Amino acid sequence: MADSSPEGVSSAALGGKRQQFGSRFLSDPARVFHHNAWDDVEWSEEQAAAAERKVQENSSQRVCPEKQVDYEVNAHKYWNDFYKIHENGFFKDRHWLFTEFPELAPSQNQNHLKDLMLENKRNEISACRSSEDGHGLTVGEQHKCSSTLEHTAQMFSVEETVTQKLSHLEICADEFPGSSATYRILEVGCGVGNTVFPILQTNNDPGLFVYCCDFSSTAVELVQTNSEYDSSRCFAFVHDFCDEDQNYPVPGDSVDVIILIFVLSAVLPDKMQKAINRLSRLLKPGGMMLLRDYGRYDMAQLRFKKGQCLSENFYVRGDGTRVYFFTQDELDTLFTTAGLEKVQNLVDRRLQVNRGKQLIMYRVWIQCKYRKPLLSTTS
Ligand SMILES: C[S@@+](CC[C@H](N)C(=O)[O-])C[C@H]1O[C@@H](n2cnc3c(N)ncnc32)[C@H](O)[C@@H]1O
Repeated sequence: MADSSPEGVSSAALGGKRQQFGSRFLSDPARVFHHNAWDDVEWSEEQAAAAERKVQENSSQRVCPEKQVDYEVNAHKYWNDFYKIHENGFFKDRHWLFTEFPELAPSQNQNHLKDLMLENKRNEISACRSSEDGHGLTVGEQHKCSSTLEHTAQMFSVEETVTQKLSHLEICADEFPGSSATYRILEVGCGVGNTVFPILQTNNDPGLFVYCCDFSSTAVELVQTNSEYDSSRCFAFVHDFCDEDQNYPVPGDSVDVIILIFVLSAVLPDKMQKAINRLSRLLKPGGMMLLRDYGRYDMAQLRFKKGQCLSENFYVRGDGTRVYFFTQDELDTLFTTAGLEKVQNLVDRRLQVNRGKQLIMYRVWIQCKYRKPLLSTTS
């Protein structure tokens, strides 16, 4: 999958500080090879039309149903194979995370986020108090306080709510990893820890606890055996976030930040909504879901050959791993249907330059931040 690496990382640095995406513009095309990357690149109508044609062409022949089933049923095995080959040498550490997502290390960054954390802590205390006598535990129950979330609660079946309530009670009865933490981050699809380890290095809040999961046991093992893995600050576990029968090791309404980096695109589009709904329930009111992932017509999508398309905008790579290419609206629907509010949903159109080979590559990534609404204080 070398052609579709999500290394959307420019080495742009200004005065020793990394610039946020979207701040180096190519105004003079003659200067294209002067830097490794250019932000906010405008696509001409012809370029957009050519991309659309390319996608029509490479989608015209679909993978046969038997193979499609194999890619779904054995998805974790294909990723295990990927990590057995690449170990932790493929995806690079992403220190840009903190300029894009200051929520991952709030004390290092933003004062206004401190207010949000205080708010979260207040909510956590009241949630814990009510959980002591077994009341007010489920997201569904707490949503009664908010008209927006009421809508979401209706979408979850009674059966789902009961299951959620039971698993929440079980988790609260026992100590769970990181139960005494004051700031919890969960990374889903963590791979070998290229996001988790920079978080642990950068965020030195003593109350921080980081959870990370992946359905590739090979990847999780690589995280656990990394010399930087510290079980007093981090818990890595094997978990398929599309499998509704698998519980998370944390109660609902307990996580401050959930991060999804190039992982939602790896799952069957039909399973995305329920997976996001389940994750949304884990967030504290005010908690944030952060995502960076492939956008429609990214270079990686245009490079697929006929016969690699599984369904519209969903492809299988030569190594059996799969990838979807999103629009901003699709992601907005997924998150808002899960009861979250938009904070950011932007498309990052970037021109990457290989100066050595004199190559230019048009990348398209989408970056989102969605927040779980705070509980109403009036009820
Ligand atoms: C493109 S990699 C990104 C890895 C990591 N987020 C990073 O940025 O380095 C996609 C990851 O998602 C994981 N993954 C795919 N489907 C998953 C699922 N249903 N549940 C959990 N992890 C999944 C894969 O094993 C793989 O590690």
